[in-house]
Amino acid sequence: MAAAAFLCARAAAPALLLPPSRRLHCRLLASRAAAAAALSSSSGEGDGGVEFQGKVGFLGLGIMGAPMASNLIKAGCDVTVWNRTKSKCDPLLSLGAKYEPSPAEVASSCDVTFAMLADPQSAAEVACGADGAAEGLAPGKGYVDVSTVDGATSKLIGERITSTGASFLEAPVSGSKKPAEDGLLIFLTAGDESLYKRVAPLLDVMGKSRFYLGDVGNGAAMKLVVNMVMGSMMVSFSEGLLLSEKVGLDPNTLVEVISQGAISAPMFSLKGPSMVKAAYPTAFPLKHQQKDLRLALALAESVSQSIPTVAAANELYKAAKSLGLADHDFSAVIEALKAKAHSSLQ
Ligand SMILES: NC(=O)C1=CN([C@@H]2O[C@H](COP(=O)(O)OP(=O)(O)OC[C@H]3O[C@@H](n4cnc5c(N)ncnc54)[C@H](OP(=O)(O)O)[C@@H]3O)[C@@H](O)[C@H]2O)C=CC1
Ligand SMILES: O=CC(=O)O
Repeated sequence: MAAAAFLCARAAAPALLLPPSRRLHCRLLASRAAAAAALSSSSGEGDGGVEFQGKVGFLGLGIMGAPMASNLIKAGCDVTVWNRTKSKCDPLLSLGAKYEPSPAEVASSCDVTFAMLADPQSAAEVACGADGAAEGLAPGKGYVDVSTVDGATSKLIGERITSTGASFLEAPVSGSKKPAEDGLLIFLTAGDESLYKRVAPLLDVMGKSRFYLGDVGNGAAMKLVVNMVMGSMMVSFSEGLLLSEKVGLDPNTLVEVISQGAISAPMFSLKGPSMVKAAYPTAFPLKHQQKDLRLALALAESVSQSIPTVAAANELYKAAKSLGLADHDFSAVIEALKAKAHSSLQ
């Protein structure tokens, strides 16, 4: 079935013209006004302009989850957190979050629970495993999985969640650590449309735009397609940086030239200067980029689509992982190319 898609960018909202701290303040005021106006409602209509009313759970406080949950707290939401490594909850607790000792207890104490986990395995475990979120869900509650997973895992999670009577939305995000901190993520959602509308005010706190793509699996597929393009672009950029240096050009000049032309991309301008210095401060861990390429290759195979450039890029990310770079930023894939060049000289 073709995915029905609609986009809601919040760029038209006047509050967006303000810096993020003022915007959050505006939303908080809007939320308080809505609370006064809608005392009998446990949730807003999202696109109708009524703010979300209710308790919000957040599971998974890694590079992405922590700033996303933090933005919800700063916007005035009542947030309860859980993370496998408990110490990562502390900064959120200092901001006013509550804590529950398991995903099930978070889900049972909240109206809507978000999950931002590493990969398909952890997303399924936290949702469906022992003491998982599903054990605390019930009719009227919602579960929103914002992790990057494959469609099959998302469907499996969705089936378990909806078997409790709760509703399910998949909502992976495009945008990295900085957009997460700045509340500028792009949500790629699919699943229960009324839950989408209900959590829209929360998505708007954490992101700059949101797409509703229809059936569960479409959000996951969109995210994998976007990230397979990104992973291949990074490899191509890395090859360009190394070749420019090899032929006697200044790679910093290459970064500048690219930034002014048709292939300009924020990713190149942001990461190029540190890549030239062989520094890879982690925003998007290389292991997650390789996971996304692996999942994109499986997606392509499921529809007999050939993606040879992605397959070649994936081999380089795998090589980078075997060099011990899994937890570095994905731009460290350039080191796999350097190692290849070095070994071919021997
Ligand atoms: N970083 C980025 O730029 C972006 C990442 N994403 C996607 O978002 C997701 C999260 O990414 P990110 O925050 O960077 O990743 P991190 O590696 O920083 O965080 C991963 C989170 O998953 C938890 N986790 C891992 N395994 C388990 C498990 N078995 N059981 C319970 N919890 C587990 C970790 O807990 P603990 O702290 O205990 O390890 C942590 O909270 C990934 O799917 C990624 O692909 C999407 C867009 C951008
Ligand atoms: O998934 C990574 C991103 O930057 O988006």
